[in-house]
Amino acid sequence: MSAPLIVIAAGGTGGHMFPAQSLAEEMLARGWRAKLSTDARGARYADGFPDEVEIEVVPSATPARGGMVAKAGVPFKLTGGAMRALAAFRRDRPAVVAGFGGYPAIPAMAAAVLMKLPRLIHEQNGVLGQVNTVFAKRVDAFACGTWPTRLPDGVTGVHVGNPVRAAILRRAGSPYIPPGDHPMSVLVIGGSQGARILSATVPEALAALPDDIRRHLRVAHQARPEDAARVRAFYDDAGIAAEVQPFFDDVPARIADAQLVICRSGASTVADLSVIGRPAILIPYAAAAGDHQSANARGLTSAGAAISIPESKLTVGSLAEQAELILSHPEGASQMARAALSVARPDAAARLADLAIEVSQT
Ligand SMILES: CC(=O)N[C@H]1[C@@H](OP(=O)(O)OP(=O)(O)OC[C@H]2O[C@@H](n3ccc(=O)[nH]c3=O)[C@H](O)[C@@H]2O)O[C@H](CO)[C@@H](O)[C@@H]1O
Repeated sequence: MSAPLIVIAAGGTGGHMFPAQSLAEEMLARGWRAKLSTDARGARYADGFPDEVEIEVVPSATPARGGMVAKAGVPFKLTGGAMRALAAFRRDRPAVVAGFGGYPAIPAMAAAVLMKLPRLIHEQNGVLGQVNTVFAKRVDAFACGTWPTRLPDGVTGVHVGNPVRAAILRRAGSPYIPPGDHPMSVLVIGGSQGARILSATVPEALAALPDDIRRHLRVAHQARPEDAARVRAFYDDAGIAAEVQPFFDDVPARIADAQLVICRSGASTVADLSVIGRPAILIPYAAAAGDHQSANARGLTSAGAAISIPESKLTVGSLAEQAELILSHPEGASQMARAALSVARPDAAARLADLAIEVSQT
């Protein structure tokens, strides 16, 4: 008899795909087979998945994208996707289906509901996304990455945490070197896509720091491709040692090396910071659905692990002030690093896998 199969339905950005990848890795380690159900856009993010994970590309569509004609086609595409997923499920007979949100998760989740297959959802953020809201009452279990999460009436969530990549786990709780009279690494990341607002404010804020901090800075700054040259030129002119790239593949090592991280508060970014344990200044993405990045940030800020600056209050001055506070107070910075660890869930993938297996047996 072949090993049981989990189908993981996810798509969109790295924010949905990294936790999905982490669950796939955990299920494979437990002797299961794993399949990723996503659309063509999600498949582009699937490179990091282990080779053993089969990728099923189903048609999907996001209403937020495209013009009127493209939007009118959304229900047809999703129905077509669900038909494909149904055919695949009849053939593969998955033991459980796990949805991670995003429109590309719809076809597989709809097919799982129609076929009454055991199923669960993992919501990464402190506020539910649209797709997870639709399926929240139609699943056997609802796992939350962020706690607390605002849930619809009648839905009980289980706090498992956000699964992080193996490269993050390898650095879990690695010793923090507090800021001081030595080279100090500041990591600037804007989530999987980069963030223009960080490129517009962080370089100037770091340049405004007192000279005894500034001359020790070693900056790694993720900038969107169109901003990279300007950001690089600014750091050069300001005499600050900086590496500027559209995406850092080695972010786990860079978080571990950092004295301070300045970033968005996407769910996986927050989980990465807490598992490794580093102080952060968070700038939640104000346009995120339901302001979920502010909800994500609260886990770290209420523990005293991070300072959060809303976009509406973000200025070069406010950012420089907070960065100076952290970089000139080694004891306070170490305390923030410890506080981050106190809210970490390094066992999130294991808890989620336990839940998936439990659901498969119902
Ligand atoms: C703009 C937007 O809608 N963002 C959403 C998206 O974020 P986004 O896709 O940015 O996701 P996250 O912040 O959750 O994850 C980004 C991941 O990329 C990694 N990283 C980042 C930069 C880099 O150079 N290299 C690198 O490896 C981070 O360490 C992190 O692990 O999905 C998340 C999960 O649903 C949501 O919480 C975010 O609100």
